[in-house]
Amino acid sequence: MMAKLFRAVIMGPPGSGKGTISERIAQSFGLKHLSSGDFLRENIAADTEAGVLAKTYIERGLMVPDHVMTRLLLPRLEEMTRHSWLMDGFPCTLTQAKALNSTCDLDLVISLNIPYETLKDRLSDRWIHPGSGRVYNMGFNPPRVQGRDDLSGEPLIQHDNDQPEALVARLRHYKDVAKPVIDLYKSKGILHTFSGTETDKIWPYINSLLSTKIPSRPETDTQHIPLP
Ligand SMILES: Nc1nc2c(ncn2[C@@H]2O[C@H](COP(=O)(O)OP(=O)(O)O)[C@@H](O)[C@H]2O)c(=O)[nH]1
Ligand SMILES: Nc1ccn([C@@H]2O[C@H](COP(=O)(O)OP(=O)(O)O)[C@@H](O)[C@H]2O)c(=O)n1
Repeated sequence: MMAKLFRAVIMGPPGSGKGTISERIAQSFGLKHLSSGDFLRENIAADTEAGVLAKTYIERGLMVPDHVMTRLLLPRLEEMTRHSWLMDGFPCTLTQAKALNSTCDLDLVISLNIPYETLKDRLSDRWIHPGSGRVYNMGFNPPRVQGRDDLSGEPLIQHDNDQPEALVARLRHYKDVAKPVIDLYKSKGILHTFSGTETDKIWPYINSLLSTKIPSRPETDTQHIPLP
């Protein structure tokens, strides 16, 4: 077991590398990676009440309302009393941040600040394995076999709302809703912002920041624990 549980959030616009960096953090530091996008997709696939509702928003490139997100995610976080975790993509709004605040104390928030042109290029080339949420990019981390997931061999898909037409509105909306969340975490002294155009250049800074925050652990704690 880790000496102290560690709770972190990673924020950033669509395509900023939250999922990619979260996977690296999970591998290197043994935190559980909790992806709000994956939770949503699991609920959509399972046809839960929240999933059916969320689908109607995501299909139109819109944010899922706060009460749906909090109802979905907070119970999952409350179950995680014995694990250190990194939440990716939640909270997105001030209402979500306040709800999270009443559930747990965060140790750290990572905010990714990536130029628009970079986001646009990455997302138009993003391919996803819907079953697992594994993400590929035809330039950055292509699958071994074109159009197929490395582990399952199943087909990869693209999301309609990753295409440039939908992206401008998504980014504008992200900026509006994220600003007060960023201000909140800044005022708490837990916000760390990383800017750049390449994940591989940002990663060493995040890695060294986390090395100072997360106590060293026995070998057994370094493995990535898959979600239940
Ligand atoms: N070209 C390039 N693509 C990247 C880089 N970092 C991540 N990506 C890709 O960009 C896309 C968006 O990254 P993702 O981690 O899904 O971002 P998220 O939407 O913030 O979770 C994916 O296709 C990644 O494989 C990078 O440094 N360069
Ligand atoms: N806190 C959140 C997280 C995701 N979502 C929705 O879920 C979709 C997929 O989430 P994601 O984390 O995979 O999205 P990206 O930032 O990777 O594009 C987003 O495009 C939003 O429509 C949301 O409404 N609120």
